Amino acid sequence: MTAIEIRNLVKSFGAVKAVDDVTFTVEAGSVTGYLGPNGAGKTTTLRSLLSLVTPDSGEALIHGRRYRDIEAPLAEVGAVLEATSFHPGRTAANHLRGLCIAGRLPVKRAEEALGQVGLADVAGKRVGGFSLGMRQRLALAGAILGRPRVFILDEPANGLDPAGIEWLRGFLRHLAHDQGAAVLVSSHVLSEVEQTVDDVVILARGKLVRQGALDEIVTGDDASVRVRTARAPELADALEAAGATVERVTEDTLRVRGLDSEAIGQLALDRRIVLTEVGQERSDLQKVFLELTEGR
Ligand SMILES: Nc1ncnc2c1ncn2[C@@H]1O[C@H](COP(=O)(O)OP(=O)(O)OP(=O)(O)O)[C@@H](O)[C@H]1O
Repeated sequence: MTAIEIRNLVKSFGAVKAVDDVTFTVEAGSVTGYLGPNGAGKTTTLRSLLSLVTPDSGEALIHGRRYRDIEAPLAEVGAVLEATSFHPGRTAANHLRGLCIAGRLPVKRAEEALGQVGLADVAGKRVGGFSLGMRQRLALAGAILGRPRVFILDEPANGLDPAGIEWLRGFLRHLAHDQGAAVLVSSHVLSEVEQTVDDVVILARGKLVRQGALDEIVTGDDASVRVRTARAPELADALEAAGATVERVTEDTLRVRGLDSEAIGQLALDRRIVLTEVGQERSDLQKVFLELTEGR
């Protein structure tokens, strides 16, 4: 089911076209990475989705409606924007209780949410003393209070240490894959999200550069297979004769393009060549990301 729909969205700030005719959808049960360098227009898109920015033209819809037309937004959409501000003198639990009351949710959800984001131990501590990573977790706790099915998260990995990023990865995948939520998560650091997302939408200078399943984008035409065998020269000749392009990586390792793992395995079997390793090589994601966004 389509949970989020961005259709021909355009938004300018003076002479800057922050978002320039962007169209994509996010389906329930999947995590979509919204990627692009700083200033690409990611935040403007997400703010449009949350009715914080009025588009010049086009639409940004959640379950077919504008955010501002949703009656119980906390129960439908969980949002974390960059630089979410908190009252420094308030405790984490009180901050969330306030959100529950404002959103007409049971107050006990505050404790539940703190537990889910790993902040139960500091529920009674003032937010003013929280690290950036703890604030990010608290913002996420606020987003899950209403048990929504759609999440819109702007750079949620900012300020998290590697353990925090690992935790976030599991958390977002759980929301999407176990609970069926649609998760749209922005980042300008591809490596932060590459192990989390199912689909990617890449933006550069306001324009959509590429979109699709992560696996398709990272393999594409350039897909290669790494093969290890003690009889590398013999296998290389056979692969080339079968039409593959073969690169000798080390004495016993080949990088093969133009044949998939199965075909390579069959060819080796026919010649009784033992393969000690066969693996699909992903092209370097960061490289793909840079190539797609550079010079645009
Ligand atoms: N309120 C505003 N007033 C003027 N210009 C703005 C405003 N908001 C965004 N812009 C400009 O629009 C462009 C896109 O900004 P946006 O914040 O959407 O990008 P981003 O991809 O989220 O980048 P970042 O990763 O740095 O947050 C930038 O050139 C930015 O300076």
